[in-house]
Amino acid sequence: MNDKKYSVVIAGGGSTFTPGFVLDLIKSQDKFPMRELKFYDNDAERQKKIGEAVKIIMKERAPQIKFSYTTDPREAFTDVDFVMGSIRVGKYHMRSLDEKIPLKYGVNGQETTGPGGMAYGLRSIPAILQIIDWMQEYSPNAWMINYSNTIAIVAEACRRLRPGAKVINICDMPIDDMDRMAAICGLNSWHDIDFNYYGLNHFGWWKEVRNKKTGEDLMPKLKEYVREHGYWVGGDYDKDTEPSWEATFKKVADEYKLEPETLPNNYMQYYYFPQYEVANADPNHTRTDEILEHRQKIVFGECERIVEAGTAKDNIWDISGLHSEYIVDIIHAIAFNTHEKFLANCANDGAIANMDPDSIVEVPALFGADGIQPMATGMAGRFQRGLMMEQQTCEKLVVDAYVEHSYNKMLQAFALNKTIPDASVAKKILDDMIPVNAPYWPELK
Ligand SMILES: NC(=O)c1ccc[n+]([C@@H]2O[C@H](COP(=O)([O-])OP(=O)(O)OC[C@H]3O[C@@H](n4cnc5c(N)ncnc54)[C@H](O)[C@@H]3O)[C@@H](O)[C@H]2O)c1
Ligand SMILES: O=P(O)(O)OC[C@H]1O[C@H](O[C@H]2[C@H](O)[C@@H](O)[C@@H](O)O[C@@H]2CO)[C@H](O)[C@@H](O)[C@@H]1O
Ligand SMILES: [Mn+2]
Repeated sequence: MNDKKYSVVIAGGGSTFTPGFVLDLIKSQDKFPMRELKFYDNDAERQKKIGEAVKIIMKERAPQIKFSYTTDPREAFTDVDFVMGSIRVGKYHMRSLDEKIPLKYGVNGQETTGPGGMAYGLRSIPAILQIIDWMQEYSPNAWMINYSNTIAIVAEACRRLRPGAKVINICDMPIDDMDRMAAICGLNSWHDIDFNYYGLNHFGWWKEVRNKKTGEDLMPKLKEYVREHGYWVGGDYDKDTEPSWEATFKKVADEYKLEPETLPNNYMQYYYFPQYEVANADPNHTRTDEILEHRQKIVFGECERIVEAGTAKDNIWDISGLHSEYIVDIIHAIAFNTHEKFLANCANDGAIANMDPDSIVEVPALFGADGIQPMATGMAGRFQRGLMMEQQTCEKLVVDAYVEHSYNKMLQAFALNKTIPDASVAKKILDDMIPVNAPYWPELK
């Protein structure tokens, strides 16, 4: 066992997930010992609010780890082993527009799916590429674990524009769904499950779910439950789950009935039932508004309380979330070359036998010091392959639009998408999105 101590920088230090992630890093010092933690953000004021609270947390709980936060890339990315990508380009202001502009035209607005997800993906490309370039310049041996969305589009841009860069694009949704599957089957957590899963990001299916210890096939039990309740578990398990998430997990029951050979990622709701989404949306109060009223308020309120009190005793993050535990597991696997199995968004290269090699897919992979080794998942079903071919073509067209500064390629990405019924509607949405995205998108001609 090496006695190395690691240096981590969180790009997007002002993220609402940062404090929870920091608490999990502190709790994991036995398995992932650290010497330094840094934050980087391009919004000094937002980052300072979290940075000042984390300063107190680190002093009280991990004084052995050097902590700082900065807006200077050289300072941030020098002498680091891991870069955690947690940025939201355009912040919640732009997410709100991603959600509200499509609804003006009777199309669902959502963070990472449909026109909102493609707009967000196009914003994220230059920012993530810049962070990769800084990492390669200042810490050439570092790994970037990126979870800044829209992952599918960011991953395609990484594949095409930074081939060979040490970046792994991840998502915690399948883990959350599998944690629920474990609860449904009376198991402790997703760690007790073995699985075969394939798809794109926020667009996938389970072919197999087994009890990791006994090998028992859990699919029959899960299908019987999911048919009625989706992934909603209720009771203590769901006591803190927000209403919009409750509706999402319950909706999986309808998604499952459409294709009952597999179990769906909950995000399929946006592609199977776009009319349901629009009918149940409030164009004046979307998911972003819920977050500003809830998660953002709680996180920044708690940071303020800690700074005023001068201590982080009994803070809200002591019950950490799945989101950060998963990421700590992943950086531990890479640092200690454990070759544990997680999920990655990567070039297909045969992982899904009947998808193109250069498709970006989300599949199980072994994570180690050499990065990821995607696992073979077999053939996609006819239904799933049809859906994936359309969706991944949209994602590739967005990267084409970025590379070529092409209005038409972006319009084609919108017009092809399952969530947009008509090319004339696609054009209206795109034309409304262009001016508000001017600070982030390339000029599309
Ligand atoms: N991959 C997943 O499954 C998963 C899960 C949860 C969240 N996320 C993603 O994680 C990110 C953070 O989520 P959040 O809700 O905490 O975000 P947030 O809006 O609370 O914070 C994002 C931070 O990024 C900063 N930022 C924006 N552009 C930047 C740039 N170019 N350089 C440096 N910093 C920049 C902002 O100033 C802000 O402080 C989002 O992209 C979100 O979609 C992904
Ligand atoms: O609407 P949000 O910002 O609350 O969530 C959007 C994100 O949803 C997924 O991440 C969930 C995660 O699956 C769950 O376990 C928990 O950690 O909360 C996360 C954020 O709510 C999805 O995977 C992300 O890509 C989305 O950004
Ligand atoms: Mn995700």
